[in-house]
Amino acid sequence: MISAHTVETVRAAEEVAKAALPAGTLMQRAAAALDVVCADLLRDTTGGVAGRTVVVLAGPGDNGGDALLAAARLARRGAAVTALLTSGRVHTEALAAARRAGARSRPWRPGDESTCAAADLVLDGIAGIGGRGGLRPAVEGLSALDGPVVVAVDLPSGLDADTGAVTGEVMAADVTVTFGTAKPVHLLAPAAARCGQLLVVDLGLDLPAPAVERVEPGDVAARWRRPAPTDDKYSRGVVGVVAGGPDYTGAAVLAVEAAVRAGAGMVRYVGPAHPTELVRQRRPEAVAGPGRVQAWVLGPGVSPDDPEQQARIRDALASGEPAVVDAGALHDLPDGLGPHHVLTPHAGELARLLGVERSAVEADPLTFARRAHAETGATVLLKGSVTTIVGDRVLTAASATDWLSTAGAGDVLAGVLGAALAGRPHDDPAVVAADAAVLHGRAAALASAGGPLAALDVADAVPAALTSLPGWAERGRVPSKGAPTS
Ligand SMILES: NC(=O)C1=CN([C@@H]2O[C@H](COP(=O)(O)OP(=O)(O)OC[C@H]3O[C@@H](n4cnc5c(N)ncnc54)[C@H](OP(=O)(O)O)[C@@H]3O)[C@@H](O)[C@H]2O)[C@@H](O)CC1
Ligand SMILES: [K+]
Repeated sequence: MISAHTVETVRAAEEVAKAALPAGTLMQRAAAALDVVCADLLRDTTGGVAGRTVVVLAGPGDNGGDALLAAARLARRGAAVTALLTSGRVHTEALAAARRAGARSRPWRPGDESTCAAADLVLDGIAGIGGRGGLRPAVEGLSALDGPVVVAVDLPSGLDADTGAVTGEVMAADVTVTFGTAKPVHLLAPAAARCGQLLVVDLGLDLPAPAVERVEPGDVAARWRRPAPTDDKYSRGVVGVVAGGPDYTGAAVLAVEAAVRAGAGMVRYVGPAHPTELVRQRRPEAVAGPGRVQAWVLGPGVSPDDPEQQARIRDALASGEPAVVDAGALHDLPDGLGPHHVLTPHAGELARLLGVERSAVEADPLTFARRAHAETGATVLLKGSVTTIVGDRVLTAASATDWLSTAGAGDVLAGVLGAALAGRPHDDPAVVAADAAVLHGRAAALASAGGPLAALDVADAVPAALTSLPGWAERGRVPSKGAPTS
């Protein structure tokens, strides 16, 4: 997991750490990490460091101070460093250190965007966790910078560390080096896309529980339910699927296929005759008709005007079993939902649910996922470029391939999540949901291999996606009982 903490939390932890350390230690640790990252990037992109041109943008606060201390280190490596001061104020000691090491400096001038564009690398220290509300007008042109490698100090300037919302022009980065812990901005859509690759530098801060966490593939490998020798098909989890209808059959097949592929002990399809027949043809392993289940997948391909399927959804939601509440099941939510009910809307569906504009949800997904969680009591998994999950915790799953925005992809996620909920009744549903989203994204990457994909291929790629997770093979290995004797 990558943990993110709010600015308030980080500042409190920083105070404690500073009191126990010689003055300037944290800033020097930050600068040392920046120096190493920049030197590595320069070697990768230009073949060396000495003689390469580096522009350091230094704002008025400690973010600019970090950048200037890194400038000093890069200058000592022989890079040609120019510090451009973007504010009337600057961290004077750090500026003096950069000058002593041979960096040149001057105030930012109109047109300096071209100075930046001509550099091999630009280090963005305009503003960090003290930054608010988009780039200031004088440097707004930096949002369109094209050419050099851009490294953000702590976070891309123009963003607000505590939210994923983008409220103005931003200096997008190729790499963001952040200190102590990630901040919500690094993990949440749409801002996360402006951060590029994220590197977290440990400063030894003593931090409480995070505000937001990103689930990584290795976490999924450690948590995904594997059958034990004592398991049978029932103990592994039976998934009930209420999907499709007389006219919509594909969603039923996709959701069932995905639940089977994700490791359900058994899948039970409940629906009208036509989709039942198609499900049987595709997956003879599935059983048809009502019966006991450990989790439900409700709503893929179900019309709001289909009274029979809607009645089945109502009964399933009242049953007390965990459920994925998707698509057609999201139209008329009953009272009394709980965290074991996982709503899986995309932005348009969440907007309809809350009576707001879709663009508002897309601009700040976490705010609206939180609102839906607060209003319904359910866990909310909001699909998007970053998948945002809100339950007892706030979790994200990094963006999957853009090819995944295809018909039926949501039905597959619903099936994968249904299997996960059925097999992990004692785990936090928010964590289970995030794991399913990560696995779904990985299956999509395998099915796509950089090109178009079909949703059924994503379902079929789930077993390979699981076994390709970092740590999966190691976890499956039976510990040796000792070397054989001869
Ligand atoms: N936490 C830690 O453990 C450690 C933190 N460290 C570092 O300290 C950084 C925080 O430093 P900080 O508190 O001095 O704030 P910082 O981000 O430099 O902003 C300062 C000023 O910028 C301005 N400004 C605001 N918005 C702006 C915008 N959009 N565009 C342009 N300017 C804008 C505004 O001033 P104004 O212009 O309003 O006068 C504001 O007061 C942190 O990000 C990390 O790099 C490390 O040293 C290691 C340990
Ligand atoms: K910055």
